[in-house]
Amino acid sequence: MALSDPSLLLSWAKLQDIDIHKSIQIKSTPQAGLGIFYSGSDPLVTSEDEEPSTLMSVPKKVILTAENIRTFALSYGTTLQELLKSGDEEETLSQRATILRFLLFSLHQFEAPKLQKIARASNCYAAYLDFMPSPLSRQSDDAQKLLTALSLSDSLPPPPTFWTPGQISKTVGTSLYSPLAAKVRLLSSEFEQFSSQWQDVFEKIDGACENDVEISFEEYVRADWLVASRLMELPMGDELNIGIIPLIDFANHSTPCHINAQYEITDDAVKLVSLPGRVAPDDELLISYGPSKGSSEILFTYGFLIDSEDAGRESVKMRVRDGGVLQLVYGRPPVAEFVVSDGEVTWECEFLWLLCVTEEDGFEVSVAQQVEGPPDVDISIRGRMLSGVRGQEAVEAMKEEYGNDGKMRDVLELRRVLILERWVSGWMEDLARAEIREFDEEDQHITELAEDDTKGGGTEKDMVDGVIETLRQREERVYLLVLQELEKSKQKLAKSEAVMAYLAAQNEEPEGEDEQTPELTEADELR
Ligand SMILES: C[S@@+](CC[C@H](N)C(=O)[O-])C[C@H]1O[C@@H](n2cnc3c(N)ncnc32)[C@H](O)[C@@H]1O
Repeated sequence: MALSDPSLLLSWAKLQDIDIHKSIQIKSTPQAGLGIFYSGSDPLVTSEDEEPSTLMSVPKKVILTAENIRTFALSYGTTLQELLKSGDEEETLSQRATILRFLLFSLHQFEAPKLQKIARASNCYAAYLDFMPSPLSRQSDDAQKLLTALSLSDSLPPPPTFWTPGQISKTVGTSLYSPLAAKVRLLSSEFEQFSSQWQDVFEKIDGACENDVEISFEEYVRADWLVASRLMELPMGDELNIGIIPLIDFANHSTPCHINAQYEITDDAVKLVSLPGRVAPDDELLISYGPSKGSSEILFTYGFLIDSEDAGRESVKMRVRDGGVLQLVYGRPPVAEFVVSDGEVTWECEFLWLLCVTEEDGFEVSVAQQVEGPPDVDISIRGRMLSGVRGQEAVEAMKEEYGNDGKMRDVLELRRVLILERWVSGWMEDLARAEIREFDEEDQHITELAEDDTKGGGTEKDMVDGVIETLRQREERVYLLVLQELEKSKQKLAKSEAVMAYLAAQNEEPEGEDEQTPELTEADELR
């Protein structure tokens, strides 16, 4: 398929009642695929005090939400409606799955004229969907080339869900590995169920060919990436909807100091507005995909590495592997978050409160296994029983009880510092391991997903390796700064009167009685 002129998108938009500022253009960027540009001859709004200008306004009826897609499907006859049913009769398809299936249906290259007609000729989104990018078109396989009209920029590596098992295994130790392996697991199990539903729907169509009744895993992964990288949250009343906003979804990301536009959600439209004083002639309009997202999160969802130096900020979110108290109280292991912003290191690990007290301090967690569903968890704090209290609520109760206890406060803080230091050192070691990385046991099946681990050209492979290496170095640096900060806290806390009194009392106790507070042995050495 020949590459189309992106300005056609604007003509399509006008037909859909999308309002566009007269000086807006959609064109290629050097590094990020297509982007939105302001081509006027004057700065859009010169003064910070002036009202922002509306650059695009997309009516809600045009947004690709699950609700709009279902309404649209009504005019299609039964084919699309069948596809939008969950495999399980009792369940309604999730919003994400509805949008994903609509994209699969619209982007699949059907051969039967009847199917081409319903998926393309009567699809009012077809002209817009022709501009959806794909990391697949750069691959040599002709069948895959057919899947797409536009490829991602040559300077962008394919997004992580397209990486080969060998490449995914190189992320072991980084915060990307666990969500990526989980996502690949989810996609492959969803695909197994969905591909047979697709077959059931299309083999009933007169004249359907083999290519029509088969959908490939690559198509599924591509549609998932399009949804993930273009989806926006749309709070509407009490409900949280999600949707792809045609045209506004061509806005690329930048760091807070370089953004010049943002979304605005009104009752009947989603708008792209300029930030006053920030848009000059020929500027690309740049928004933020989330100012607090770290390299790994942006890479996971959008497939590129942010310029964290320019952002003046880096963060790492690591899920804590703990099958014990944390798992029980949180339902799933919580996430430790570390942020380095303008040289200052902070972290968010409040759940450590649940690990820094023991039975000896009056903290107990008991579990009553239910016949069905999650276990009932009871927490007891110094004899006070808290039934069914979970997550942050449990942490708050601990803080209230022990955080106000002058004798224990510093002791517990030191314990938290020591636990965190042990974890962060462990994560640092995982990152530094240079030998060939092994998949975790539960992810072994990923190796079976791709028959050919050599797919993708040499440059593409180098790009992916380069991205993983940069991520590894960034996370190592964050951990190093965290360890330095923890060391300072340790030194300070070891001088605290409460800690010294506690340790002295422990030393007086007969041997064997302090087995539940091993973390303080190290503090002892500090003195
Ligand atoms: C919402 S779309 C933006 C439109 C996209 N450029 C296109 O051609 O369709 C998000 C995708 O754009 C690309 N992108 C956005 N900002 C980028 C940036 N700062 N650097 C590199 N790629 C970027 C990534 O491929 C990302 O997944």
